[in-house]
Amino acid sequence: MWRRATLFLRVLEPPIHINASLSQTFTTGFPFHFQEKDGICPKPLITFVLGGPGSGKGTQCGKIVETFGFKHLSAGDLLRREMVSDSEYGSMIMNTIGEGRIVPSEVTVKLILREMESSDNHKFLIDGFPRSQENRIAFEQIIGAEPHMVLFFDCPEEEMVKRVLSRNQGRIDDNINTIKNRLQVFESLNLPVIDYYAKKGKLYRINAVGTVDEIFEHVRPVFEACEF
Ligand SMILES: Nc1ncnc2c1ncn2[C@@H]1O[C@H](COP(=O)(O)OP(=O)(O)OP(=O)(O)O)[C@@H](O)[C@H]1O
Ligand SMILES: O=c1ccn([C@@H]2O[C@H](COP(=O)(O)O)[C@@H](O)[C@H]2O)c(=O)[nH]1
Ligand SMILES: [Mg+2]
Repeated sequence: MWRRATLFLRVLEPPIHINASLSQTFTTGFPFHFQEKDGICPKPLITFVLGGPGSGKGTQCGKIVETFGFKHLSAGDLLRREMVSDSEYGSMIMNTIGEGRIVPSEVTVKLILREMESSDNHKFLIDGFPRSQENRIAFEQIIGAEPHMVLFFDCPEEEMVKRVLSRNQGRIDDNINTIKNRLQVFESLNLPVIDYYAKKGKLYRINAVGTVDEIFEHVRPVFEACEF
């Protein structure tokens, strides 16, 4: 697994050095304007974090942020925030999440893009996205970038259901009926995305059974093997 990470390093591109006076108008070659830091405009380093509902993506992202200094963007959290704002999409998002379906790609990608553009960090952990091949293609087209690597938290269904039902955060989708739909959507639409990245050699499968700290010990070396 570590050898794969080393090989993978070869495709990481170096940061772009730019003239400070151009910083207001310069774009990285991506469709979005990326914030310059100390005269350097680094290319975004994107990690997608995938796994079924309750597999522990958010929990592990918290630990990755603490240890490796990434900016954590949970697509679900962004959608929930948009849902309770005055957004024109609010009721559509609420109905879609309540039924465990997938929100249209343009809406989710727009929210992710907004966060990326306003961040002064260039290392992004995008949690719970892309949910489908259609999501993935929309991200590539709108953001104009691909992930450097993809983590997949592999967890048995019974464990995921148990974790979601004991989460107690008041989420409208943490009930047994919606969980059944979310699991079905995960299998039919999200697994093909995971397969896609496995075929591209970008996927790191993590056994998501065990304590939070035990699981993080499987995650840590994946990031340690990357020099960023
Ligand atoms: N290794 C673990 N063992 C037991 N419980 C865990 C573990 N990791 C996370 N949890 C708990 O399980 C619940 C789900 O975890 P988390 O929210 O991180 O999952 P998620 O993959 O982000 O889920 P979702 O896709 O629904 O957002 C939380 O209450 C969390 O505290
Ligand atoms: O890219 C995404 C991410 C999420 N959703 C919807 O939100 C819920 C909850 O997502 P979590 O990642 O579990 O927080 C998910 O079931 C979808 O309904 C989405 O549509 N697109
Ligand atoms: Mg989550």
